[in-house]
Amino acid sequence: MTQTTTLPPVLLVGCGNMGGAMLDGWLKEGLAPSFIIDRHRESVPAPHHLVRSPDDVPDDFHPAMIVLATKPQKVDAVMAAIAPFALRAPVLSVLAGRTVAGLSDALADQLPAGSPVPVVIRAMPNTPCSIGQGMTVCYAPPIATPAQRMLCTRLLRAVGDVAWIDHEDQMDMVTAISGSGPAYVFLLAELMEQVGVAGGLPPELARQIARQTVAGAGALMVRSGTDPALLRRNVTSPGGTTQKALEVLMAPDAWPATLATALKAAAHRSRELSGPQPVS
Ligand SMILES: NC(=O)C1=CN([C@@H]2O[C@H](COP(=O)(O)OP(=O)(O)OC[C@H]3O[C@@H](n4cnc5c(N)ncnc54)[C@H](OP(=O)(O)O)[C@@H]3O)[C@@H](O)[C@H]2O)C=CC1
Ligand SMILES: O=C(O)[C@@H]1CCC=N1
Repeated sequence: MTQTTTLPPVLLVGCGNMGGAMLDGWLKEGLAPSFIIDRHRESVPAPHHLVRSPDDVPDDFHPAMIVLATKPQKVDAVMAAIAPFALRAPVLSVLAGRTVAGLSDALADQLPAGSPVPVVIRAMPNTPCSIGQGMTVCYAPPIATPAQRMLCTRLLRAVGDVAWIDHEDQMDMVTAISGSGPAYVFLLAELMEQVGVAGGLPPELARQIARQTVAGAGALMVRSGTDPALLRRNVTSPGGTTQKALEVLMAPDAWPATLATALKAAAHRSRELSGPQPVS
């Protein structure tokens, strides 16, 4: 069966958790023949090409977009090989922390003097992109053209919702909320399951009710379009069970404080990652 091609070719640099999630979504939408660089991924479906190193990408490949999806600490090692491609196509970086100026300068350092300045656009996606339910926030510097911004939107809209910010420094809090956020939700499911088992429920039942509750609540919020505060109140019978739990969770020093501290720690780490880091 041939699939209609709706998305332009990309050079995907790093195909782990996040690069792989985006690739999964793009493959479902019909990605034009692309090159994927990753030393662990076992295969990609034809007509796409998997190579182990940036040095293995043929010189005559002309991607519409170069997507950087290595760990922030490992991107500097690929700059020399990627830089020539950055003269042909904009670079879309999903790296936490690394700034547009820092990445653009690192690419420019690898190019002959007098070369045009590589265009780098930043995006913060999340792993639900793999099922078309992602949330990606983008930032483009003034040198990016409307066509380049539209191309980013087109690629990322294929795997979920897309929003743009005008101030790059907002990307740190975005990262703390939507980039890392799926992990907090999965943790909630994990903890509810653990507490259920500790409270005497059969493990299979604890697992089922924790997971379906998280999934069902998220789907209800999206499909109803109702404010989450109202959905919460709809569950909370006065004097009932939910109220007792929420009195614990919503105490000022409980979830409100803990979440604020956690998100600030994530945003702080995003700022720390903005410069070259030792590999860890
Ligand atoms: N995971 C997430 O939910 C999100 C991640 N991000 C960002 O996405 C980026 C990737 O994160 P994630 O997908 O979790 O990381 P992973 O480590 O899972 O994926 C990166 C992949 O790229 C490979 N790679 C790196 N350098 C090279 C190279 N020179 N040649 C071949 N393969 C290479 C890595 O191999 P190896 O491990 O051997 O280096 C690895 O397989 C990060 O910058 C992160 O900040 C953004 C939003 C959400
Ligand atoms: O944990 C991280 O650093 C990356 C960025 C957002 C989600 N994962």
